[in-house]
Amino acid sequence: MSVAAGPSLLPLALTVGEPSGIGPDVALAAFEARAALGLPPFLMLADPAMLHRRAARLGLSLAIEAIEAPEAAIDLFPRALPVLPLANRHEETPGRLDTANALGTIEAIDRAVRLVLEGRCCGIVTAPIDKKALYDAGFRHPGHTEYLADLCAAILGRPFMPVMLLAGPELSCVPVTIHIPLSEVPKQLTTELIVATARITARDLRERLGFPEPRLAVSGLNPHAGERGAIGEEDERVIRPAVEALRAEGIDAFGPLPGDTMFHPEARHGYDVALCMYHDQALIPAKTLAFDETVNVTLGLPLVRTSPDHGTASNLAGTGAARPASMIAAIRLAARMAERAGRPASTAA
Ligand SMILES: NC(=O)c1ccc[n+]([C@@H]2O[C@H](COP(=O)([O-])OP(=O)(O)OC[C@H]3O[C@@H](n4cnc5c(N)ncnc54)[C@H](O)[C@@H]3O)[C@@H](O)[C@H]2O)c1
Ligand SMILES: N[C@H](C(=O)O)[C@H](O)COP(=O)(O)O
Repeated sequence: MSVAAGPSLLPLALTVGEPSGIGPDVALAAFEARAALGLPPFLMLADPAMLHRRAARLGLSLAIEAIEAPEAAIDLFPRALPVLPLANRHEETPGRLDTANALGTIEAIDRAVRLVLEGRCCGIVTAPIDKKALYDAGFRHPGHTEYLADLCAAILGRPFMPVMLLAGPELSCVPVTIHIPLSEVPKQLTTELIVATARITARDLRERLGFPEPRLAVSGLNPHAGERGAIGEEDERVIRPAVEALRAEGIDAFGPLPGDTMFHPEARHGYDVALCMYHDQALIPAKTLAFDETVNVTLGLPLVRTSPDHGTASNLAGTGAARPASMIAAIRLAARMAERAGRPASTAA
């Protein structure tokens, strides 16, 4: 069996996510397709017994083997799915949330981050978490994106500003504000936040994703980008000065553009990434155009992190109906990003 060697010969660390969702399903499907698709080696942070049960439920006949250290993963990957077992309980409950699994879900993320920062894995790919299930168990971070930045800051002793990028074949989008209520968006949107987000986006598009001169289309906030101040004032007061500041420092940004007309095919040819003002302004077009291929990437971190764009889809867990395409795209993109970094991501920041 021929499986593509991973960048720097390090495996990717794949976190299992919410066990009652489709994370295990799409990870197992990706593993099953590894040789046919030439996927890079990955290990999973998960409960091997849970994965065995899920594979059986899905009718997949796969070898799944617990390992003690990530170094065993590369040689094992052609024969069996290497799994670093979790210390916390993570039981198979397709479609049924259980907050008792929260510690295991978080443990997988924590350990994956440490493995990358220690130079033992080349990047992390996260399967989806159920945010509310983790909140109910005391998790105080809105999502992976913000948690990963806080975790890296705690480990490395310096702050990181995470930027969410939804990277798809037809459209890539960044939401400037992320997991906040819509009513908070105008309060939290500042010229400084837009500029800081755009700087990280432009830098990481250049350094990590291979765009030599990234073009950033900046959306407005209000209908018709505020109609020159007649329908809302943030577009002129907050967003336009950010675009001017970015252009003054040599970043190819333009806008504010009306959000309703910046995503049609011809408009999309004019930019590499759309910088949008709030979560759904970015994620609705990205997921509508290419739900199965789009990848969620966190920029601004001292490590490579990707994720499928979909959520836990617990209605599909264990049924065999979950499509693994976005997980496969996330694995491929993480490997390419790690390869571009040319070394374990811990030294790439
Ligand atoms: N990276 C992450 O951790 C992440 C990302 C998005 C959503 N979530 C979480 O997932 C949970 C559910 O969110 P949601 O219902 O809004 O979105 P969802 O993506 O889980 O589901 C939306 C719809 O798409 C379908 N779907 C999703 N993935 C699919 C796949 N691979 N194949 C076939 N159909 C698929 C689902 O069945 C559902 O009909 C929430 O708790 C949310 O916070 C987590
Ligand atoms: N906002 C993302 C989406 O809807 O696809 C999702 O919630 C994932 O966020 P994290 O990667 O931060 O968990």
